[in-house]
Amino acid sequence: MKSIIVNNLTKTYGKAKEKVLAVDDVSFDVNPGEIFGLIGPDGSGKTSIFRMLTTVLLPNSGSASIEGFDMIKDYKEIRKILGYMPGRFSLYQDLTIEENLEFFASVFNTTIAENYDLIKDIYIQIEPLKDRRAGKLSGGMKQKLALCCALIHKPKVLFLDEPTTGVDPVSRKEFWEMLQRLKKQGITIVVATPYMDEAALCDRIALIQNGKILSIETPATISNSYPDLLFEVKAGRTANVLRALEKFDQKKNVYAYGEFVHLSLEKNENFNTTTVIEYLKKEGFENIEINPIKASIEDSFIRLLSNH
Ligand SMILES: Nc1ncnc2c1ncn2[C@@H]1O[C@H](COP(=O)(O)OP(=O)(O)OP(=O)(O)O)[C@@H](O)[C@H]1O
Repeated sequence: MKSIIVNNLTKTYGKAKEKVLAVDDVSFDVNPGEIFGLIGPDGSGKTSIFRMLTTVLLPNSGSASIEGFDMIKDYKEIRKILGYMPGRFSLYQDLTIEENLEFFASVFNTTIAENYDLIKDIYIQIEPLKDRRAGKLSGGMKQKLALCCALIHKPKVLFLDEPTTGVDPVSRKEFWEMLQRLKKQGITIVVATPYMDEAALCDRIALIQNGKILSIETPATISNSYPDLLFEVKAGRTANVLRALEKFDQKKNVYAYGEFVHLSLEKNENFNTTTVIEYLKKEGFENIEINPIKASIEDSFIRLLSNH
């Protein structure tokens, strides 16, 4: 049985002229114990999908089930089996770490002691500060506490909305290690993130833009099925290289990527990088570096977006 099944969910906000189509006919399913990523830029509809699946927002149309329970009819059952970590921290800033956790446990008629095993790995990292108010914690600490609060009733399914936004790189890494451990315990995890490097850590990812899912694949399939030729190019100031390659007539996509410019071209057995080098030389560039590269998830995403 699938853990989550989503069929043709649609959500609009506002009326008439001001109507916003936030979620546009979205369908996907998630296997038990899978880490499923919803990857997309701000405003692409991730939070709206999460709010519907966590039964706090009604769709205009479509349906979904979580662990066999219908999102609308069985919302009370669903609330018992899901953990939700919303994008903005949901903690009570004036309560201490321990009081926050006790509060969330009491809402679900449980105690910290009863489910301590599940949160232990995470909680021991913040336990020394258990008398500190949540409002006085660092981003990484808040995030760990929020995850403990979302887990305290032993959910079968965990929804994490941009859990690492505003969190330092070390805490981000630790956070993803924790998710891998939770997965091993059989918890199904749906995570929304704008970070492409985190996408690679999911089992499967749905790329979303303007409320529409563009593709659902494993990270490896997304990178391996990139159909074009792709090069990284460096030749002095990125902005200048970018401007020059925009005018290169064989180009498909050109964009800045860290210190490089990425250039994609239609696959062509006879293509030789000297064509690009000669072109850039003619445009006045020197010290030109060009290397063929394997597409990252971000490259694949950019390609998909440019086709829509
Ligand atoms: N309550 C609301 N009323 C009107 N428009 C809304 C409302 N909530 C979201 N929207 C709009 O719906 C679209 C999708 O927003 P949503 O928050 O679901 O996306 P998101 O991918 O989670 O982005 P973010 O990370 O910025 O929250 C956006 O255009 C947003 O402005």
